[in-house]
Amino acid sequence: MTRKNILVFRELPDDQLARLQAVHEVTVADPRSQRAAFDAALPLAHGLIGSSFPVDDALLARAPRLEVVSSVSVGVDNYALASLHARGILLCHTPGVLDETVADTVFALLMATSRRVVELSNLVRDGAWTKNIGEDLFGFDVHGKTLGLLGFGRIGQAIARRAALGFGMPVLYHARRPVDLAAQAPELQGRAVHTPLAELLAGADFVVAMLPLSDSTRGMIDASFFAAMKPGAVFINGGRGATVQEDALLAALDHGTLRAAGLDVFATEPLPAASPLRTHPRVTPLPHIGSATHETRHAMAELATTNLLQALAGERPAAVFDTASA
Ligand SMILES: NC(=O)c1ccc[n+]([C@@H]2O[C@H](COP(=O)([O-])OP(=O)(O)OC[C@H]3O[C@@H](n4cnc5c(N)ncnc54)[C@H](O)[C@@H]3O)[C@@H](O)[C@H]2O)c1
Ligand SMILES: O=C(O)[C@H](O)CO
Repeated sequence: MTRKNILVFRELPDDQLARLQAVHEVTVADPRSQRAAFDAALPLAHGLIGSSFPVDDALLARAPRLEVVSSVSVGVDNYALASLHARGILLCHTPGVLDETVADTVFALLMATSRRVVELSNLVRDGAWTKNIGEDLFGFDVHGKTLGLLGFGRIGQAIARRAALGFGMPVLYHARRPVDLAAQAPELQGRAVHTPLAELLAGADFVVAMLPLSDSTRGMIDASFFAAMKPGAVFINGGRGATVQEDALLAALDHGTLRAAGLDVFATEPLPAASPLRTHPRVTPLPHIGSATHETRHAMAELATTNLLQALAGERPAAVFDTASA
């Protein structure tokens, strides 16, 4: 087979890099820190692999040989989908291998916000645990409370399983269409119910957003959304930051009835130093670590590498994103 040119735009683990190097010519160049090397390799590249960098129209226009882009992520909002489709470039991603890990992270945020884990741990570290804590520092139960899920795909369902089966939580979900639970998730039958958004927001003690970023979800979590939430409810975002209007979130915390927010994702990442979300006392911010465990990041890199090798060999890759559907 002819050796093709691969441009790795974000570091891959050595074993995955070796799989690529065994078959193809590989250049590793991060456009954020090695711009000149990246720019030199791009026009020759048949395949791109990496994540967390915008692969936009301008970049694609400089890559006339490109056949495939393999993202080390499940989310594809960094990619110019229409342009990829128009140019006949395949887009691959990493669905499925990160579901359980991201669901764990979301649950960490549920527990941290409701039981005030970070705040009370800091109290101990600061030497302020000088007497038994009083009611003013009590938290709220998670078990038995109602969970409202926006997005009920692979990860949403992994969160629902934890909530329903582990914490006895009734689950209400809102998605583009109802899921056939008998066929796809029998363990959630009778435990998770497709619910109109207004009813979900009025009934849920925790609202978890696990949505992709698209034209239909950008900014959809707005002031009217927060106003419709049950007083005292908690908001968690594990999907994408730009689905939330962050000013509206802050207003709901400061002037509305939102109890707390747990956020793994932000409209701008890394979170700007001036963002009030960084230090708000009732916000638990995380630096986009949903899938960031050794095991899962390796599984993502492995799947992305397999996708790329299959595509360049003319085979149908394991996980192709349908750019025509976007
Ligand atoms: N925080 C992290 O590190 C992290 C990790 C992985 C994924 N994510 C994000 O989570 C997203 C979801 O991943 P997934 O694998 O579960 O995707 P998925 O495609 O399996 O599920 C997406 C769900 O969102 C619903 N949805 C889409 N648009 C909607 C709309 N306008 N209104 C209501 N529902 C809508 C779909 O119906 C589906 O239920 C990814 O696209 C990514 O952006 C974040
Ligand atoms: O979409 C994903 O896979 C995560 O957000 C990591 O980028």
